[in-house]
Amino acid sequence: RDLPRKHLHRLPSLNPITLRRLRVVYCVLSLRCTIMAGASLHPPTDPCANGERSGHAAVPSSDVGTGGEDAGIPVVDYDVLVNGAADQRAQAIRDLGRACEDWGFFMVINHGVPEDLKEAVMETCRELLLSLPAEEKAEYLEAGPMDPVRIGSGFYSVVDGARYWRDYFKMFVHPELLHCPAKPAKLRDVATEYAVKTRHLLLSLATAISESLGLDGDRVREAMDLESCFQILAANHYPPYAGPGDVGLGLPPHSDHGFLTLLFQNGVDGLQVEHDGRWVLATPLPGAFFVIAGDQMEIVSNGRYKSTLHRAVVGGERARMSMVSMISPCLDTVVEPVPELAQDGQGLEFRGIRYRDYMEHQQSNKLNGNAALDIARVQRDISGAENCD
Ligand SMILES: O=C(O)CCC(=O)C(=O)O
Ligand SMILES: [Fe+2]
Repeated sequence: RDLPRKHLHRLPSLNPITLRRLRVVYCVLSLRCTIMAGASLHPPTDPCANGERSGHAAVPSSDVGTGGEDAGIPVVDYDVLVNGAADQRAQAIRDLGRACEDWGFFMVINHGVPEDLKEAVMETCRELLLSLPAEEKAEYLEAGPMDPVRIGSGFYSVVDGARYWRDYFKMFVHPELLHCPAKPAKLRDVATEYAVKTRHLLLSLATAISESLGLDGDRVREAMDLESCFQILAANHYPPYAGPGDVGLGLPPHSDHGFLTLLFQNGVDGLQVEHDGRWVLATPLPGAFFVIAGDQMEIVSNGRYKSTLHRAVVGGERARMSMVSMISPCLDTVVEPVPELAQDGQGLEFRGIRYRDYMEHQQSNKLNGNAALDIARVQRDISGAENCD
């Protein structure tokens, strides 16, 4: 347990299989240690966390954010968007465009994804994170961002010198659910059904977003080849908070690398989005999903719709869970702005970039706001001429 993981990577003259076995043993031992301490993966009294809690990131009291139910977060009625009369629909598309332009974040209601399916997928992921034996999870703890299944925990990994109050499980679910943990046994079916329904919802939103940009409904989907899109499901679990200060960081400020993220939570607030330079706590309407614009939205819309900075804060005695379904272009698609969206005389704000390269770049540069987008941004000098460096 005392051997930092980075040193395992550096052990000389071990073949990769031995190295992987060593890592698995290390993970099993670490997990056993925490699980023996209580029912939760990281109970506040976890003896293994002694001395580590000080490394957890706290939120300064000047920055805890405001918001809640009256924060003015835009609401999109999906039923009107797809079934409304022509004039209602046109209004809903205009409202959606304003939501994307002003916030890059909105709630969607009347979305048609059954509540019991939402509950089932969240509960299954909770079981995976909290109740499965350590051995079942160990191989996924060492996975990297491009591996199809990954389990991680801010309690073991340090990002920029800070630990985040979060456990997570991520799984690639489309174009293929190639690899799915065998347990919980219902995971494959429930995740597949949830992935299909939420993908359908997100693709319809992509059509409406395309129209809100003044384009044909299909244009944005075609530009990113979204019919064969890449989709990830993720579950975040934030244990009851027992770190420094009243409020801690479960997840630092970041934008998502994909196109659109759909999110719901277990009734405990904690998601904050940046709006007009301040942090706004997002409180959902009953049954609503949150939708977050990702970096590919900013690229394909030529900067008209920005990706949205968000973070997760934790505090108090209730565990929080959030469930994420994100769609992105297929990994080999080169994403570039739709040329019709070039401003007169301004040209394109982004160059094309293969989504796989973008994702690897963003994931390897820690979560640093939305700085990763700079890799695709066209740099201009003061006269507005493109800088070819
Ligand atoms: O837990 C949340 O509300 C935020 C999760 C999130 O931003 C993410 O998984 O990318
Ligand atoms: Fe996110």
